[in-house]
Amino acid sequence: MSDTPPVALAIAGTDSGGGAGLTADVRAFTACGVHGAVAVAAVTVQNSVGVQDFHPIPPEVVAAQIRAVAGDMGVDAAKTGMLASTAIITAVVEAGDQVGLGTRVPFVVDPVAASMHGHALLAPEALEAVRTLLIPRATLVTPNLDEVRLLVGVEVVDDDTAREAARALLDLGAGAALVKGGHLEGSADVVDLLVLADGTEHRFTSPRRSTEHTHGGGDSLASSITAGLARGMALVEAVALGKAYITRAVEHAYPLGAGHGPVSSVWSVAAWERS
Ligand SMILES: Nc1ncnc2c1ncn2[C@@H]1O[C@H](COP(=O)(O)OP(=O)(O)OP(=O)(O)O)[C@@H](O)[C@H]1O
Ligand SMILES: Cc1ncc(COP(=O)(O)O)c(N)n1
Repeated sequence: MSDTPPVALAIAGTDSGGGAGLTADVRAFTACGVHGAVAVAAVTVQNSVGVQDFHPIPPEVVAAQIRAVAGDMGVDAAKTGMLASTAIITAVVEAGDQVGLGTRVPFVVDPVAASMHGHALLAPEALEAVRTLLIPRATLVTPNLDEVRLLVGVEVVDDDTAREAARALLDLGAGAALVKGGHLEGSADVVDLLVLADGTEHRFTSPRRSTEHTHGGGDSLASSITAGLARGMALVEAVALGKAYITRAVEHAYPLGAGHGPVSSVWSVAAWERS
């Protein structure tokens, strides 16, 4: 029997500090049982205290990476993270359409706009391309509360406003919306609300951990969901897998550097030594 796992593709930026972006994506893919392929959209100069600089990759090179992976090994599911500019989003959508992202291949859009330190990772004028080009192709869109505000102008403060935000994202054409509650300080639990296109709702709840080390949390959640989809899971099952993975990853998050440490998959990788 072949050991070849399903293939998931991350289209996103690098983080030189190894906390977020493609490093978090590939860790989540491995921890969740799929092969991780990458299309690098931008290189960031980044560490635990912030993003010092970033360099977008030429759009045609981003598109070529997507086609190279899909044309050879095939892609079972894909996700986007930091895409930096309208030109890169346009190239991703063109290549994505050619290889079936969002049609034959489940496509998770994590509309990354800024790092957790507040440094911009997307040109402000590119928000319109996220709304009109990316989200309509998304099987699932996974914004945090800041991205919700930027994309649909809803201030999420409770369940009702989270539902309103999810519906506004569905109105933009997403197949489903997961409104993440990590930034809703003051609540004992962290609730992520999933709303499907038919209006069905699912709440994913975990105890809020008291930690500042959640760097890469959003990327890790979107990537673990993508891994579930690549494995053939239905969307609700894949989101449950992602929530289980991120909950363990936040539990095991570690301090690193002077700022925000990363959520962890190291605990799961070390398991092979004990088996
Ligand atoms: N303090 C916490 N304790 C437990 N889970 C958390 C905590 N903070 C975030 N999470 C979970 O981590 C995931 C990411 O949520 P969040 O709303 O922080 O997104 P994000 O801003 O994109 O992430 P980040 O900026 O940390 O990469 C969600 O599933 C959320 O429930
Ligand atoms: C390349 C890249 N992609 C995504 C994030 C968001 O992650 P976070 O919100 O944890 O800073 C980041 N900081 N860098």
